[in-house]
Amino acid sequence: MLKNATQTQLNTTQVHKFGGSSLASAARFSAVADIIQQQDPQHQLWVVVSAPGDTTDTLLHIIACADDTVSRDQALTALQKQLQQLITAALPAADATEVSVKLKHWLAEVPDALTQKRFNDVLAIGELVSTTLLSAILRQRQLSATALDARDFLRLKRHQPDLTQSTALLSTLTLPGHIHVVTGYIARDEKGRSITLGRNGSDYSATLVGALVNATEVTIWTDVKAIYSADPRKVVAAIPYQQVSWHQACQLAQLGNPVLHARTLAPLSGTQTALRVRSSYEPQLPGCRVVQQVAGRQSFITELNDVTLLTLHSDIALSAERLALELQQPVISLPQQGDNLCWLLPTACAEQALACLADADIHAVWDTQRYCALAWLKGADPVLPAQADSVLQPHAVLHRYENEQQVIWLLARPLSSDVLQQVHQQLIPHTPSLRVVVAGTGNVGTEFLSMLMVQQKRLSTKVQLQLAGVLNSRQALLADNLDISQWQLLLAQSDSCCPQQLSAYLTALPEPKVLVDITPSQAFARLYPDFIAAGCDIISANKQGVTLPETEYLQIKRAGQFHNKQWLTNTTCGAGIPVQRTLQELISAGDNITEVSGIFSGTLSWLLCQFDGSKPFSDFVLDARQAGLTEPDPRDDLSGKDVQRKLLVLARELGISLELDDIRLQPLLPVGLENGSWQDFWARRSLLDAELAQLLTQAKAGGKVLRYVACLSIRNGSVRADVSLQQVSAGHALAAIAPCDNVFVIRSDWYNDNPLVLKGPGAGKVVTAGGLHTDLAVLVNQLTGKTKLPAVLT
Ligand SMILES: NC(=O)C1=CN([C@@H]2O[C@H](COP(=O)(O)OP(=O)(O)OC[C@H]3O[C@@H](n4cnc5c(N)ncnc54)[C@H](OP(=O)(O)O)[C@@H]3O)[C@@H](O)[C@H]2O)C=CC1
Ligand SMILES: N[C@@H](CC=O)C(=O)O
Repeated sequence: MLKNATQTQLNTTQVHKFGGSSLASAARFSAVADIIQQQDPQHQLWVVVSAPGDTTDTLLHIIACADDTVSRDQALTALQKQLQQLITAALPAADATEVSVKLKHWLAEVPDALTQKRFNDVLAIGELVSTTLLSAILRQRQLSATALDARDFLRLKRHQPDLTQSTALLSTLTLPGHIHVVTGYIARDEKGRSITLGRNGSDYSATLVGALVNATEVTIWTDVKAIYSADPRKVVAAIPYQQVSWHQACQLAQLGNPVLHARTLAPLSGTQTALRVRSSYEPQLPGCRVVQQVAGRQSFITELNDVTLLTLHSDIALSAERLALELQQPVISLPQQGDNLCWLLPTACAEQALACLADADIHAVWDTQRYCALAWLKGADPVLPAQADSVLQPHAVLHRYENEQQVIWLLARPLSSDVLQQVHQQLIPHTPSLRVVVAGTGNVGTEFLSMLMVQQKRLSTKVQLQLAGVLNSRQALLADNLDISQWQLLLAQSDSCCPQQLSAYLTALPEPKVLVDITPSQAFARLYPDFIAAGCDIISANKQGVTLPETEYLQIKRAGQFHNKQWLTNTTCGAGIPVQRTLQELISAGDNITEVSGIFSGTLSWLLCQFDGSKPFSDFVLDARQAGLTEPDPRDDLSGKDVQRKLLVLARELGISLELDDIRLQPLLPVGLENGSWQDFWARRSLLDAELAQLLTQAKAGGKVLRYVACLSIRNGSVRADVSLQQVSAGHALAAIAPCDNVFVIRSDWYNDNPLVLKGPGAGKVVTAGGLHTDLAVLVNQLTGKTKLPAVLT
């Protein structure tokens, strides 16, 4: 934890920049203060901030209604209220007053500034609020922090930074040992007027400050976790790179990739300062470092939509990079053809570009056609795979340009996400790794691990399945890339671990990673939000998570949505039978489920099929346990609790708000036998045996069989849920089953008179471990770009 830096000699200098979305609320300011506080106290820290949330947009609106004093004053009052609420929520009253007084003063000056057309002074207010508030929060945490207005030192001459003057001015303001919190986005020009630094101006401020203070590293804290091989919102299999070379980052910026802009990179070009992109929402992740030297080249695809072409004579004294800096927009110089240069730039700034060129006496021809550009920045292998061209050809390719480092296609329309995924697969072939951590090494867990060894080999050309941990209630083997065939031996030599150690280990493990919970533990399921925050997808055979009280269940779901992680629970009802997926598919197709009923317990199905009175019922229970069909404690099956849980799993899948106790339960177990130790139960098993013998005799006398039946009915807005023992006649659909079969009878608007029936073994280590592997296959398919996110997520 960061303490007050009292040392006179601080090791290195770091700059951290936080954008508006990282500062959109009091909670976000506090999260940013946490990040700063957690930095190594040996570093001299500079923090560059944008305006909170959408404050700059509001200030632009106030400027736009400068002449309409009523609208202007209304907007000013609303802004004052909004920012005051932020300050009050972020600081105790005593500390808030000083910031509030400043805010009042800045806003009171706005009408005069507008009259005098000092619009940039108005825009500066957003950043002034952020620096003043954040430095006050840091001081409140006993850190020495000082707010700095960048206009007091940052000078630009003809739009170019005047580093000499800026450094000299800054040296008079620097306080050794202090954290300097600096306004991003604003500076002064050579005439002393306030200026703003345009789009992504605060990133530019951060690298300018980085250059002025000779920082070791500048970190841009944003909402992306890394620099990806493609836009991860469109290409699920996009690779998050942890290191990118400076040269390639510049190329990406020139191609208009939005993560880093050319102007942001410029001040650090040729310096030893590293640049890092990290997510302020997931500060535990390392992010991506842009470094001068990196072994090998990464490969990227990047799009730039709505662009147009300017053709110029090659003999001109202006470069595309220079024009891009003037326009603050990407200008891509296409490989030269003959005597002419072709520059590609956003259509929206074509006229401004022509005006800039005309000022420099340069004539350019604008063909006015609009294109969508797709660029491939080549990696180690520079040969364009023919297959990539074939994928693109049907999608209106108008031109293709290629040189040693990149290929650019100009298309008539944007590409769909599906096509981009295919192109990505062709151009950036990659065998992704998926790290698998397995909790629970009992009956099902052991089977899952032996199947994992087979899957690892089977899928080796598609994905590297890496076993990155195995644990049970006694021991934890937490190490990456384990030899699966050795897990038992290695686990036996391992110590136990506490939940905090497990979370810390999972956090440090590179993504993508999945935790497979094959324990029966409720305490373990309660840790899911932590595991998800650590970056894990979750696969559960454990039914405890899906049946927690609704508030906790929803907390896990929300954590998954927030961190974009999946929680796959296929085996929590019906083992490997795809009952949840069938329901999801029907619902997403527009069907309306009215009833799900049937046999949901493999154990009870097996017991009631096998029990013929030839030996006591409890002997059959032992056989079922031996066969790996029962819950770890078979009384969970006999009490009907396990079936009650499965019914709740399906109800929640259907979006019904229900708790376990809302489901009526008729236990198979005589009252009193459900509590106490297994030994107690075993000593009193004759009670169970007598009851079952009597029930069997009754059923046989009526020509019936015993079945344990669950029913969830949703009709006319009312929900009825019960699980009970029933006698069914020989011709009934639930009578003719194989021992251990589950039967799910689904009635819906589309399957009303004749229901949809799913039937098959509903328990056992092989089908359950197999079901867990079908969940794993969902993640593998996403990773390899085969499918988009399944309905499970939505
Ligand atoms: N059997 C089946 O047909 C089906 C089972 N399931 C579910 O699969 C899960 C596992 O069943 P099964 O393999 O039969 O059970 P087992 O009792 O054979 O194994 C349970 C494992 O979980 C471990 N464990 C228990 N608590 C914890 C904890 N807090 N932290 C870490 N590990 C823990 C146990 O550790 P230790 O070895 O130290 O005791 C053991 O290795 C259960 O939730 C069950 O409901 C789901 C569908 C079907
Ligand atoms: N004991 C359970 C196992 C699967 O969930 C059952 O028998 O259904």
